[in-house]
Amino acid sequence: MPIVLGPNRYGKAENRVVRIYRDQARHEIRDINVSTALRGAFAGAHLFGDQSQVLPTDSQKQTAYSFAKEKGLVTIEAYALELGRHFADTVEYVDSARIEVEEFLWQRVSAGGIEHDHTWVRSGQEVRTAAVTIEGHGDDQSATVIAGFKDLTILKSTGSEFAGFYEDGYTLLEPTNDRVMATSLVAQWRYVGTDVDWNAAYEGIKTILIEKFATLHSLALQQTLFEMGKAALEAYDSLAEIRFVAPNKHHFVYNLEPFGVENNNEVFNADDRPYGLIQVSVLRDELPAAPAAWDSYTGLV
Ligand SMILES: O=c1[nH]c(=O)c2[nH]c(=O)[nH]c2[nH]1
Repeated sequence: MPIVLGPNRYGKAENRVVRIYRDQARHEIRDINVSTALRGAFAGAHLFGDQSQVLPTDSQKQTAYSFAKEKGLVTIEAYALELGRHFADTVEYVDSARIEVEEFLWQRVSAGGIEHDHTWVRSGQEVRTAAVTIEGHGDDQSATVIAGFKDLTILKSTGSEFAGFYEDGYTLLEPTNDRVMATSLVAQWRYVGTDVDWNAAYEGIKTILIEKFATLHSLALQQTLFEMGKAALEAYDSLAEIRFVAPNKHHFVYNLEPFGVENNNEVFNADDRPYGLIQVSVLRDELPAAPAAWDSYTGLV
């Protein structure tokens, strides 16, 4: 049976690019981790060690840094589109380019009650992400943008139940009508097209997701996630699909009975593992799926 080369891609992973805008006294900072990956006519490199069609990963790295100045780094979505289109349009042997970005957020400090011009503390709330896939050339070219965040830790201390579940011979869990619900949320959404106000959409979608988590009386994390996704899709026509990965960060009521102390959902053990892991996709039924857009290169976004 012949042995053949299968799907392959290559690029420079995790370029840590920091861009400071310093044209005015009040500086701006963008802090990203960007990865590039190219697919195309690269069989020769694998089969014969022929590099004549291989743009070095080092060149991809240099482009990522240079584009932070040449094209700007205002939003990670626009920057990733610039980079991806550049590789697909100008590098002869490239059929498709994938750009994945994590953005580390910074919050301006205040000094003497005034926001400081050029000092920040790292903002711990979430890591913003984007993954752009460019396929083809010229009029046949397609661009797909997935944006989102990860590591958004969110907790509600009531307004959450888990009861009425299927039970078998191994079920010990007691149903509850009042529990703590917490997760460290990964949310990624796929846009229809690229004509989007990236920052406004990001902030708007994130706000909707958080508000729904807070206000929905939850019967399960699964239901909460579905309703969060539905609310975002209802509010934003530009969204085709949203996917969540949500570890259920269990908070178990701690047994204080041995000490004669009453515990009415007041003291918990925040268990770190194991955790329930809920993965949900919410989408517009009529739109075509885009499996390539979800084919992660680094696994970071
Ligand atoms: O929201 C939940 N969904 C589950 O599927 C589940 N399973 C479990 O033990 N606790 C929970 N909570």
